[in-house]
Amino acid sequence: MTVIAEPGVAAAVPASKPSRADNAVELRDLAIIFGRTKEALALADQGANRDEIRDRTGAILGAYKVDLDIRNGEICVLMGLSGSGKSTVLRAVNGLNTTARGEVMVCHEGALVDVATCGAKTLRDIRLKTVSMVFQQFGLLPWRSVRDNVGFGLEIRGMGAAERRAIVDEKLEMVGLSNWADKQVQELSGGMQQRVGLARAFATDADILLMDEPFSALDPLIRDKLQDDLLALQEKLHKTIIFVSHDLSEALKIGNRIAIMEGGRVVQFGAPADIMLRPADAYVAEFVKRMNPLDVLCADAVMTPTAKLSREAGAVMMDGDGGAVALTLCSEGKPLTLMINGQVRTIGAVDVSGAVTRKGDVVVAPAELPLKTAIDVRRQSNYPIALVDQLGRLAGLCDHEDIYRGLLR
Ligand SMILES: Nc1ncnc2c1ncn2[C@@H]1O[C@H](COP(=O)(O)OP(=O)(O)OP(=O)(O)O)[C@@H](O)[C@H]1O
Repeated sequence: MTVIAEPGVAAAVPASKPSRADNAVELRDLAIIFGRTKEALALADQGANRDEIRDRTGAILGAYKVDLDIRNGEICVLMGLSGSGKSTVLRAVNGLNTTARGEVMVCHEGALVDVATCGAKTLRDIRLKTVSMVFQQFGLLPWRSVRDNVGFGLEIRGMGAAERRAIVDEKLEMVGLSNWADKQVQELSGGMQQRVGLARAFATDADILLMDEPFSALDPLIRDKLQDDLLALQEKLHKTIIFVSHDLSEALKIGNRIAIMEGGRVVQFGAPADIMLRPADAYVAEFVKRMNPLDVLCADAVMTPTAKLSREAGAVMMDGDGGAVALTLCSEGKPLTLMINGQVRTIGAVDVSGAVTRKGDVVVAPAELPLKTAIDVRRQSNYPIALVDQLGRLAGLCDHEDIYRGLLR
């Protein structure tokens, strides 16, 4: 991937670090200040916090030293208390906030472009084609039909009616609103309107969707359902989504990775299991302690990895209620044969939902088995679960103790 600057615009701000080809957005040392930028930045560099900067300069530190790589096709949630800087960072991605320092690199037509310096024409093009902002509660136009709302972004781009209709109807079907296409938006319930908003967001060609608390102010059941709808759409469409939320349970449910923000800074950026098991500081731990690890963790987050397992003559050894077990692996590391008390036995398997796909003594399961399911699978077996990665190689073992340790963190 190359970095381009618009002709005539100082090729001033090249990417400061080599870019990874699979990043959709790269924020580098990003600072956004509302007010007297220079003085505020100097104070921040000297270690002053947001309150001190505000007291001494009147300026607000919106974001400071934010470094984030957001991969193509992932949902990255910006999470934190009110005022922590989530929307400020989000709005920087489509150039709505002026940056005081740093880079906001967005992958646009195959190249990384710094929206902070790229020039008005490129920025317009990025907003039109690459980055689409979804505002709180989606900002639907109540006097338009459902179909016309979903097609709104495409219409602005000048797409013809027939082509638009085909895309819109497909998206309406995905969110279960085909029968409502000709109704006016205001005739729909709040939850249905949100689904119209989701369909509209996914109907645009934009690879990158910015969502600022789209499900806030909804009752918990509808919110839960919409999160499921979002995940189902994402499964099919693989957009890059940056999603703002102040709710950690929402972040843990929908985020592939979560950036936790405090006072304009990112205090932790990691996968849900990282955040749950290894909170970076007391602020993150305070959020995490209210969460149920069973809703978040998968078996691989608690397992004993293969490298740490005891071996005899190359076979992985495990203890179980039924006797000594030796599991041999093939040269690629996949489970091959199972011996219990010197006898060859059958290797069983379950799928990610815990359903038995092959009966046997030791159960092989996908490493991403939800912890809740893992508890059930382990309970019904005499032996630890053998977890395998997506290539079928042994990733580790998950026994009662691993589960307890994970739950107690
Ligand atoms: N345009 C602006 N002018 C001045 N201050 C601003 C502006 N936008 C944001 N701020 C300030 O920057 C800080 C971060 O605001 P931001 O909206 O990013 O927080 P947030 O984490 O998204 O909060 P919330 O969850 O309440 O929306 C706040 O102190 C806010 O008052």
